[in-house]
Amino acid sequence: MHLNINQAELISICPDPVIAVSRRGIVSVFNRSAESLLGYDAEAVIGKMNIRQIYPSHLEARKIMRLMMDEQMYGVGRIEGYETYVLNSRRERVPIRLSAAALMANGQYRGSVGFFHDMTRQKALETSLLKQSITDDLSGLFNQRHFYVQVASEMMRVKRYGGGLSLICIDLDGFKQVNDTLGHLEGDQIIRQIGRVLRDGLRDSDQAFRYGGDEFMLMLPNTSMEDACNLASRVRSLFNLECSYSPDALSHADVKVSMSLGVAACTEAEPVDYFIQKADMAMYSAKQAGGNCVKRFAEDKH
Ligand SMILES: Nc1nc2c(ncn2[C@@H]2O[C@H](COP(=O)(O)OP(=O)(O)OP(=O)(O)O)[C@@H](O)[C@H]2O)c(=O)[nH]1
Repeated sequence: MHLNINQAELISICPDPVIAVSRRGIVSVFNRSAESLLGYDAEAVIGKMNIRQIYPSHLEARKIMRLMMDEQMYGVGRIEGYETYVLNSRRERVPIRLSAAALMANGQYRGSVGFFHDMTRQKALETSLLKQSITDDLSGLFNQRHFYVQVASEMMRVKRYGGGLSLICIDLDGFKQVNDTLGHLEGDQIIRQIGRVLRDGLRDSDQAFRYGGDEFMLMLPNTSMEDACNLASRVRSLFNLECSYSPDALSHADVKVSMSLGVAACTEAEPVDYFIQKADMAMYSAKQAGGNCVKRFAEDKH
C-alpha cells in the first residue's frame, strides 16, 4: 500500500515530540506534539529559541551533544533512549527519553533532529510502584524491608559524620485479645489508627515503620536518648488518648490495648543488628514491667 503523505506532514502528526535544530542549536522544526509537551507555539520558537533553553542546564545540553558525537555510546551521530528532563514554558521539569540523530553534510555537523518521548506517566507509575514496595498497606507506614535499608544507611551516616541516632521499638499489649474478642477487622482498625498517630507525632526527618504484626519502629536521626524517651512518652500518651480500647479510654469493652516502648541510642561501632536488638530488648523490659510504659536500653542491665 502506498501512503500519500509528505515528510512535513509526517513530522507534524508524529505522536512523539520532534525538534530539529541548526548547527548552533536554533530550533528549525517543532511539531504539534512538541508544542503540547513544552507549551510553546511553534511560531514562537522556530528560528528564535536555542535548544539549550529547554534543557535543565547548559551542562546537560553539552553532555547530550558529547553523547551524540561519542563513538562508544550509541555510534557517532546518534543517541538512543537517553533519559533526561526538559523544561516546559512554565519552567517545570518534564521527564523524557531522547533519541536523536545528527544531520551531517560533507562530514560536517549541520544540526540534529530529536524525538522527545514524554515519560511523565511512566515516571509517575515507577514512583508509585517504588512507594508501594516500601509501604505497609494497612498502617500506611514504611515496611520492614525499608526499615533495614534505612537503619543501615543512617548508621553509615553516623559513622561518617557523627550525630546521634535513636530507635524506638513499639509492641502492642493485649492486641491478640482484640482480634479474639472483637474480630480481626477491629484489630486492623487499631493498626490503621497507630499509623496515623505515628505519622502525626513525628518530625519530617523521623520515620515510622511497621516492623511486624503488632510491632513498630521509629527511627530518629540526630536525636539523643533523652529526646527519644520524651518522644516515646508522647507517642504512648497520644495513643492512649486516641484509641477507644486504651487503658485511659472510657470504653466499657473488656479489651484493653496499650503500647510497650523501648528506646535505644546507637553507638558508632556497633553492628546494625545489635542496635535493633537493643531497642527490642528495651521494649521487652517495658513489657515485663507490665506494659503501657517506656524503658530505655541500659548496657549494664542487659
Ligand atoms: N487484626 C490484625 N491482627 C494482626 C495483624 N498482624 C498480626 N496480628 C495479630 O497480632 C497478635 C500478636 O500477638 P501477640 O504478640 O501475642 O499480641 P499481644 O496480645 O499484644 O501479646 P504481647 O505482645 O505478648 O503483649 C496476633 O493475634 C496476630 O494474629 C494484622 O495485620 N491485623
